[in-house]
Amino acid sequence: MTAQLIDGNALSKKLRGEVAARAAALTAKGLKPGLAVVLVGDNPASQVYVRNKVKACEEAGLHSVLEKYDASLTEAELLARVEALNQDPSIHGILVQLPLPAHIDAHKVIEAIAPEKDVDGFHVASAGALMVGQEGFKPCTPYGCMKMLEFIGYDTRGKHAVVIGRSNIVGKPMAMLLLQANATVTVCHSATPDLAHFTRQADIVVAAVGKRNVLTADMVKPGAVVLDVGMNRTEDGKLCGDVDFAGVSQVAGWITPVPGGVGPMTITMLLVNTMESAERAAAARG
Ligand SMILES: Nc1nc(=O)c2c([nH]1)NC[C@@H]1CN(c3ccc(C(=O)N[C@@H](CCC(=O)O)C(=O)O)cc3)C=[N+]21
Repeated sequence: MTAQLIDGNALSKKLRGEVAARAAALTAKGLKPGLAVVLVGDNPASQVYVRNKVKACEEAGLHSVLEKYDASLTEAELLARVEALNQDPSIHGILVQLPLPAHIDAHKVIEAIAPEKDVDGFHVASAGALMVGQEGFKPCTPYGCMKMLEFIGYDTRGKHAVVIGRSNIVGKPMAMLLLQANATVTVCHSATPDLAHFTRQADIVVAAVGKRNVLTADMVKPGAVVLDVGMNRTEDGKLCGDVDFAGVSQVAGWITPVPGGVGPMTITMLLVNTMESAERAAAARG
C-alpha cells in the first residue's frame, strides 16, 4: 500500500465535535436543533442507515424524531406528514429516506419539503442554488467528499477531477462542487465508451456508480486522490465500495476506505446542514 488513507471516521469525529459545540451553544439560547427522519417501508439497509443518523444526532446533542411508516402509507399521507414537519418549529431539517415504495412519487415528496429544511440538499431549489452559486444546502455525500479533500490540504484549483456517475444525489452535485472549487471536471457514466481513458488523466477520481471494481489499479494515475462513494455488498455480506481497494491503493496517493470513508462523512454533513439550518432559524427569530 502506497496510498495514504483518508479516514472518514476520524474526520467525522472532529467535525461532529464542532457541531456538538454549536448545538450546545444554540440550545443554551433556547433553541435546540432538530432533525426529522421519515422512513417508509421496511428496507433493511434503510433501517440501519436511519438508525445511524438518529444515533449521530443524539451524540451531537441534536433533537431527532424518527417517523416510521408501513409500506402501505399513501403518497397523500406522506405529503401531509412532510407539510406538518415544514410547519413544526422544533424541526430544522427533514430527511425522507430513499428509496420510497414504488407507489409514491419521490420527486413530488422531495419538492414538498420546505427548501429551508432540505438538509439532504435534494430539492430542486437546493440543486438550482448549487448550480448558480447561491446559498442553499449541499447534498451531504458530495459535500463530505469536498471536506475530505480540504482535510488532506488538497488544492483542487486547476486539477482534473473525473466523476464516475451522474446521479442527482452524488455525481451531478459532486461535479458542481468541484467546478466551484476550480477543478476541471469530467463526468463519466454508463455510456462512456472508454472509462480508463478518462480516469488515467485524473488527479482526483470520485467513484459513485454502485458497482464493485468499477475502478481498478490500471485505470489510476500514480499519486491520484481516489474517493469511493460506493456502498455494495459482497456475496458474503461484506460492505465494499466501487473501487478495487487492494489494487488501487498501490497506485493512488490518497484513498478513502469502505467502510469508514465517505459513508460516515455523509451523516456528518447531514448534522452540519441541520445545525446550519437551526442557526439560520435562530438568526431569523432574532
Ligand atoms: N434521503 C436520503 N438521504 C441519504 O443520505 C440517504 C438516503 N436517503 N438513502 C440511502 C443512502 C445511503 N446513505 C448512507 C449513509 C451513511 C452510510 C454509512 O455510514 N456507512 C458506513 C457503514 C454502514 C454499514 O456498516 O452498513 C461506512 O461507510 O462506514 C451509508 C449509507 C445515505 N443515504
